[in-house]
Amino acid sequence: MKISALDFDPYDEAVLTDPFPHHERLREAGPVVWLERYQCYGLARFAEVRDALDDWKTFVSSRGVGLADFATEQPWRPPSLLLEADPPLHERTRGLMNKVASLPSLKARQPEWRAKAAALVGELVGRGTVDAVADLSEAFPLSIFPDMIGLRDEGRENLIPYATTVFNAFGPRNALLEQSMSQAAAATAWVAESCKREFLKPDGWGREVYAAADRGDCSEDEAERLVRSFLSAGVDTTVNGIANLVFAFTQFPDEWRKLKEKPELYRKAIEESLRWGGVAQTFYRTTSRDADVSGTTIPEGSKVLLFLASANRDPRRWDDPDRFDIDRNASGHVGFGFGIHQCLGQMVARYEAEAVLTALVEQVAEIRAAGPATRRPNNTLYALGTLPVELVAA
Ligand SMILES: O=C(O)c1ccc(-c2ccccn2)cc1
Repeated sequence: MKISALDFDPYDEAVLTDPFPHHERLREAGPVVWLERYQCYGLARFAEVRDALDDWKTFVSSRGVGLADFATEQPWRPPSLLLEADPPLHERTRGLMNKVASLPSLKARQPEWRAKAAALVGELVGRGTVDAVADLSEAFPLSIFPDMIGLRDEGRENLIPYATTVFNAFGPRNALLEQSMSQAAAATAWVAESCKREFLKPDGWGREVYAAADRGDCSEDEAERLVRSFLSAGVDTTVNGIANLVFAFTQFPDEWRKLKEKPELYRKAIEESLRWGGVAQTFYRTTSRDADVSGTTIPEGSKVLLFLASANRDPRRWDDPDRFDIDRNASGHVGFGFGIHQCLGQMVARYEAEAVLTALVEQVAEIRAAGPATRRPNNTLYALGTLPVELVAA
């Protein structure tokens, strides 16, 4: 089948700031499109995105999940042993990380997370206009996640600048990436050092990874890089997940009223925000062989851009997809990816969002937008910069 060649630039700053209006044209252009500007293929419909994520043999991760092809270009940092690894290596590393980031370990921390979220919301309620990004969406994850990892205290302000670079680095070497690379050079060095055994506090997920090394499940160097995965993926994502959840309720006040009437819908509300919000906009795979996608052959060695956030709003899969509807059954969305690489930290993300949302439902009568939200353009993340709101006391 002849495929459409588009001059569409997914990394144009205007697109990164407001991507959703551009997805319709991508989906309508066909199941596979050719993006001239980056010489790569694009999949923007739900079925093709989900199938590509599921077919890890054909659509591999070891050649990088960004635009850079590790078969021909040096990665900017040693590749992730999770995100940028294929089986069999991935089975070993994911297996040991699953044991560390376990449900029982998370469940044990929920009383503390709920108490901290309640206290934090309590400080913000009735205080007039607050910034739901800095004062809530950044403050809460940073109050519990670094401690769970056992990260050293000094220098934690490096975490978000580092992650900003990680997510920019999946895109092209544009101004965004160059800026964040230069600004985050110190942050990158701080993160690298913080992952070493001696810099981690005795109890926490970081040292548990080294315990796996002591058992022979991985080497000391692999342990260091696996701990780095927690710091790369575990902060900026949840920060924006929570921010987009609050943002959704400011855009759809009726959904907030629905949640106040039926608080038991909080888990469905979170899942729907993960479908609608689009925190992780895009990811690449590389074809390990010629691939047939809905009648188009994508040759071996091609970069394929998967538009996850577009798939989550594809009318072929979702009714009234642009509507944030907390009654919707959003299960099956690809907000956490799909298949063997599906997000290792998805339960961390869900529990953090639950702690914040239950505190808001408990203490807040109304989430009132108090001015326009601003965006923080990033090559991969759909990130909020500021979100002025008033949390009216219940
Ligand atoms: O292993 C790493 O370094 C790493 C793992 C996962 C991510 C990621 C990407 C998109 C959304 C959420 N997580 C980033 C980095």
